[in-house]
Amino acid sequence: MAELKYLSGFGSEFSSEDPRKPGALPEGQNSPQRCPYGLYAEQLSGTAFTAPRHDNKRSWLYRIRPSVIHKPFKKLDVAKHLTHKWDEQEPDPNQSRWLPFDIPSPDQKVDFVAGLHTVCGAGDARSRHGIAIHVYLCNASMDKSAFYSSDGDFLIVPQQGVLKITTEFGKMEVAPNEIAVVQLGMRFAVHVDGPSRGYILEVFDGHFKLPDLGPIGANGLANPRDFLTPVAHYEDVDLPGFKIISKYQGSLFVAEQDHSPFDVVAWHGNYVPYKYDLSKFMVINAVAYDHCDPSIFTVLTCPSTKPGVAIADFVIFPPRWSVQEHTFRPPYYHRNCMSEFMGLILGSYEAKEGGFLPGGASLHSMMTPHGPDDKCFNAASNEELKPQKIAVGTQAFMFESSLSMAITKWGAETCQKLDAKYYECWQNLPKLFSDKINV
Ligand SMILES: O=C(O)Cc1cc(O)ccc1O
Ligand SMILES: [Fe+2]
Repeated sequence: MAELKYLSGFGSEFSSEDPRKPGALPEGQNSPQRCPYGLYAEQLSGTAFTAPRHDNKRSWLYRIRPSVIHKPFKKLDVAKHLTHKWDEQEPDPNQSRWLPFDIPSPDQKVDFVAGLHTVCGAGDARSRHGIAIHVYLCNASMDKSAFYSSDGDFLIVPQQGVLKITTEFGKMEVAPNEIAVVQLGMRFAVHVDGPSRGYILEVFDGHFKLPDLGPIGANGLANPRDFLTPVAHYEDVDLPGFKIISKYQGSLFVAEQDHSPFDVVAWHGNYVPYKYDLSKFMVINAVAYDHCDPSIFTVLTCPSTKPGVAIADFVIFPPRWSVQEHTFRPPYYHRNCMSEFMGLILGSYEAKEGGFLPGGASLHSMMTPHGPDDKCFNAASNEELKPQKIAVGTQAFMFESSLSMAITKWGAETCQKLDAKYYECWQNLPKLFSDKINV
């Protein structure tokens, strides 16, 4: 496949035209009486019409057929572990850790949609407040089908396998250590080359933003120009039985149509899918002493209406220099008024070298204590504090949410990956209390 082209920037007003149809984008207005090349104009609204200008998100799509040409939606039962049922299990405040989730074996063909499994979540898509954390476990490409969520934005974190994502806006390729965001209502199809696994943070409230930088200044963390949006690319194909799959109020529905929905010849707007390479993150950290809160590594945030409180933050733990003097350098012991779901894309995580593995996960719920295991504590309390490059070849991440999440039945039981012995990693932390002030 030829190398894909992208537009660079975050939250920009973009426009794109498939080069095979120059002039497809109407000039000077959104809805001409007749669009160039006989296209239909369709607006995709990502915020209320009346949202303040700095928050307002919408795009105009110029397409071969309007999306409305489809047969009625019917319930679809291909992903039986995709759910918003947060009451399936009794609440469980324990520290939870999952071994890597199983990818289906080659004798079962499972695509991205059928491979969606919900691990935990909270809230309600109907009142547009909440999140769901899913994993996708698949080995086959979507065929004659496209998916969209009517519930929330998907932040997709591939852990194994490259995702080739065809969207209405064009194509993107997303490899492990990159992420993609496909926002509410945007149709997409996922092609995979083999066994594929990753994590999804779905937010029901609103959209992801770059965090404010405050005293950091105008540059740093995830820089806007490193976000990439696809360029317009259309296919003009009649495909009887093409399936449009909608995730709607936590369930899947399918509607058939006889053509590809990837028929957008040109588009413009600021409501777009995008990808980001996590290796581009400009890491800022403590260079004198103490351990910064992990919010310093926020890539994207979906804010709530409370100042400074996120519905969910996407935070990474990238390779970086650790230089703090007279400091216990690993993550501190912690009880949080936020829920911390962590996953591992590559390598290992400094606070726990064993047990937390790529493709697995952990959840430290609201006010549940967590922190370094005994090995990490002992090593970090006694090590010589030289400048040290840490997390080399690794990438852990956290979905941190102000919501108190429930684990689904699949997450708690059916997946059979929950590690009942996780708590043991803290049980051997020694009592070091002594009469001597300098230990
Ligand atoms: O390891 C964790 O659970 C996440 C985490 C990281 C960090 O640097 C500080 C606090 C914290 O909870
Ligand atoms: Fe924490």
